[in-house]
Amino acid sequence: MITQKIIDFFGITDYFILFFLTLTTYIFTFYYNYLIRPNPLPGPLPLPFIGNLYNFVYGLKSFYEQCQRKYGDICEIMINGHRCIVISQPKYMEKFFSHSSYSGRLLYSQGVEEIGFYGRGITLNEGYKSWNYHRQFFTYALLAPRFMDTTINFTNKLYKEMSGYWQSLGKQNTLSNNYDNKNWILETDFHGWFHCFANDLISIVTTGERTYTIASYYNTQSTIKSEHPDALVEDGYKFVNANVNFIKDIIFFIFDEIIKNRRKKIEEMPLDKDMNSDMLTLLITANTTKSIAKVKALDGKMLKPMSDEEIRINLLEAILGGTDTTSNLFCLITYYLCKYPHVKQKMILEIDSIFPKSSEKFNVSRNDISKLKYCKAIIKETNRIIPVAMFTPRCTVGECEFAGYKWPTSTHFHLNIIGANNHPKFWSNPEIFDPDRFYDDNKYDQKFVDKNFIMFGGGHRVCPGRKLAMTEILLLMALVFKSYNVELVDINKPLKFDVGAVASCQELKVRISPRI
Ligand code: HEM
Repeated sequence: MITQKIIDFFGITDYFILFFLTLTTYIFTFYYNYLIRPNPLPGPLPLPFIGNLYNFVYGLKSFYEQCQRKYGDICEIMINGHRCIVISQPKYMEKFFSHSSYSGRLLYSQGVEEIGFYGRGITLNEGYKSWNYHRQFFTYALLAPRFMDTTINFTNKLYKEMSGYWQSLGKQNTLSNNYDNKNWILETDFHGWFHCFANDLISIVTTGERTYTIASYYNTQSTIKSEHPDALVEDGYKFVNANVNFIKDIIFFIFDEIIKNRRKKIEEMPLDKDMNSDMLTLLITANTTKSIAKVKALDGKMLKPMSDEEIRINLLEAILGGTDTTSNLFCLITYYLCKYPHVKQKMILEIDSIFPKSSEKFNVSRNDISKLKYCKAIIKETNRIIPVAMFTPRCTVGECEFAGYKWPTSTHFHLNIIGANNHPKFWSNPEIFDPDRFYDDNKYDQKFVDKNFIMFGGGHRVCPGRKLAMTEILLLMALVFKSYNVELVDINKPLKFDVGAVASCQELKVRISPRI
């Protein structure tokens, strides 16, 4: 009753004045705080409520490029109400990439809370103790030599399956009747194939269970269907293209079943029996009587074995971190190789020298990977020009000093990787694609190049999937370019790509035909 009386007491003009006063006070406070902020840096003027979101209309890449050009190597923007310092020069990033101090990722945001990652797992976990716990297990599983062998084995297997589908489609699509097994051409979208490939690979190496998205993608284009049962293949391609929130809910549900069943199987298994080396098995057995190695915290203390819930989030992070990154990078590599035929030729010479043409059973082994030095340089140079992770967010967990300023706790930073990797002070002709930067000691100072190049970040937060990513991509380069001629369907068409959390290739139309 009293509330109603108060509401009735005021007229519409009073409400308008109240609204106007609140708005003016908010705007005044907003710009007052902006003006008295510590270490004021140049940057685009933030607007109340939306900060600098309006600057992102032309995409993240062009915004960072513009910031660097206009405001220099260190400037500031405002996102989600947080002041954020954008750093675009490798030297200033050293602080974050050194192992001497830990830094966080980002503070609370509603979106992150909604997808269920805030404060859990690795990437978006701010609590040092909890992050460190997950990170030690994650790294242990992904860097285990047995895990690498599993990755190599399945990359070879899945590639063979995919290559079989290309042959089948190539023969179906080649209209002329006079083709033989080696005389067909296929125009196809590499983005579609490698998105599915990365998905199938990461699923099997993390959970030990197969998905069938490559087969599902093949079925969408072929009159002959894949040999896998329909029930397994159906909708696989649609699933990997669905929205992350939807996938996350289903994956959580499926993971619970998979983890429970695997635990039971492992418990029943005799101690002397060899176990699989997928991530799930390694995580379940870690620090139990069945583990092959012990996982310790950074202070050397033994960690408790992981619960199902903890394992689930680690698996999900590996799947989310390991699909789009590798598939997009492989597409970008293909694009640059086709645009620079002399680089492609040099790469093919390297591949042919390691795998002689006569080899019938073409399998890439761990030993072969270390020999693919020029291929490795191509991967780095592609990621230099267009880094798959364009930036990495960090935030200080204590006071610190660098770039001539003292930064308070919880200052947000965006490390502008694309800006640093294309910085004209550090890279000569940065716009030219030249893998020799990472290969030719006589032309480039390799120590200088390594110091200034950023691909997987650095320090405590360095990408834990780096070895898996490099192994997968090197293997794919050898396997694909050894067996196929690959050309862009339209060499003059600009690359279709978008920048969100990762630089993502939207489509890559190529023409492939057998080489040998
Ligand atoms: C070409 C492939 C990849 C690239 C370029 C890449 C790049 C990066 C970068 C730049 C970071 C931030 C590091 C930092 O802040 O210092 C990162 C973090 C991370 N990456 Fe990757 N990544 C790739 C593949 C993978 C794969 C295959 C996985 C997992 C299977 C993975 C899982 C993660 C995780 C969990 C983090 C968060 C680490 C933490 O906060 O402690 N990434 N990655």
